[in-house]
Formats: sequence, C-alpha cells, structure tokens
Amino acid sequence: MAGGETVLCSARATVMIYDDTNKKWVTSGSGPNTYSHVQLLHRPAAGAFRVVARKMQPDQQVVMNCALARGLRYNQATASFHQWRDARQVWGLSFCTREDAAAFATAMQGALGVW
Ligand SMILES: CC(=O)N[C@@H](Cc1ccccc1Cl)C(=O)N1CCC[C@]12C=C[C@@H]1CC[C@@H](C(=O)N3CC[C@@H]4C=C[C@H]5CC[C@H](C(=O)O)N5C(=O)[C@H]43)N1C2=O
Repeated sequence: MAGGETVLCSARATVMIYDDTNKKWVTSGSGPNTYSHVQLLHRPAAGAFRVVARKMQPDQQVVMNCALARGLRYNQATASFHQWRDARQVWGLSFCTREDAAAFATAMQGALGVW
C-alpha cells in the first residue's frame, strides 16, 4: 500500500478475469488457484480508489491492481460473485463467504457513491 492510502475494506476472494476469446473465466495470476487478500484502497488527496489483490499463498503475488473509474458499475452477479468492467477487461471476485462479499460490496458502493 503506497503512502497516503487507507484500506476501506479487506476481503478474501479468488480473483478472476473474463477471457473474452474463449468465453470463460480464468483465475488471475499464476500458480495454485488459491484465495487472495483483496483490498479496496482510498487515496483522499487524489480522490482516487483502487482495488489491489495479493495471493495468500505462496508468494503474495499481485493479481489485481485496478483503478476505479467514476461511474463504474459494480455488479453483484450472485451473493458471492461480484464483477465489474475496466477499460481492458472484466474482473470477477469469487468471495470465500457471502459476508466478505456483502462487506466488500458495501464498501465499493460507498466509494463509488462519493463521486
Ligand atoms: C453488460 C455486461 O458487461 N454484463 C456482464 C456483467 C456486468 C453487468 C453490469 C456491470 C458490469 C458487469 Cl461485468 C456480464 O454478463 N458478463 C461479463 C463477462 C461475462 C458475463 C457475460 C455472460 C455470462 C453469462 C453468465 C455470467 C457469468 O459468467 N456468471 C454469472 C455468475 C457466475 C459466477 C461465477 C463464475 C465462475 C465460474 C462460472 C463459470 O464461468 O462457469 N461463473 C459464471 O458463470 C458467472 N456472465 C457474465 O458475467
């Protein structure tokens, strides 16, 4: 986490990217399909938000670093799978619990609502 950023929410999820060519979801990053720590970060000085995710095992690989754009639509496809588009791709978070998913959605909606 860089300076000047605060963590608005942490959750545990598998980070997925939609492979539009093959029309299927693939997990982000390499190695075993394990959960990541997903954090919604706020940089107040810039009025910016981003979502960063690091694999829990084995090596804290960064598997998502996504700046949130004003007007982003956060889609709760199911109680534990949420998704959004950025300029390049579609991200999916497959949360380990519905509680994590609900907490993260609340934080995301709070962040997106301030714009
Ligand atoms: C218009 C649009 O972009 N729509 C998006 C969803 C969305 C709506 C609003 C704002 C942002 C987004 Cl990303 C959309 O429908 N997308 C984005 C790429 C893939 C998908 C397009 C079509 C398919 C139909 C089924 C759904 C999907 O992929 N789902 C639904 C929830 C389910 C949950 C988990 C993942 C993981 C494994 C499983 C699978 O792919 O077999 N799966 C899915 O099947 C997921 N789909 C999508 O999410």
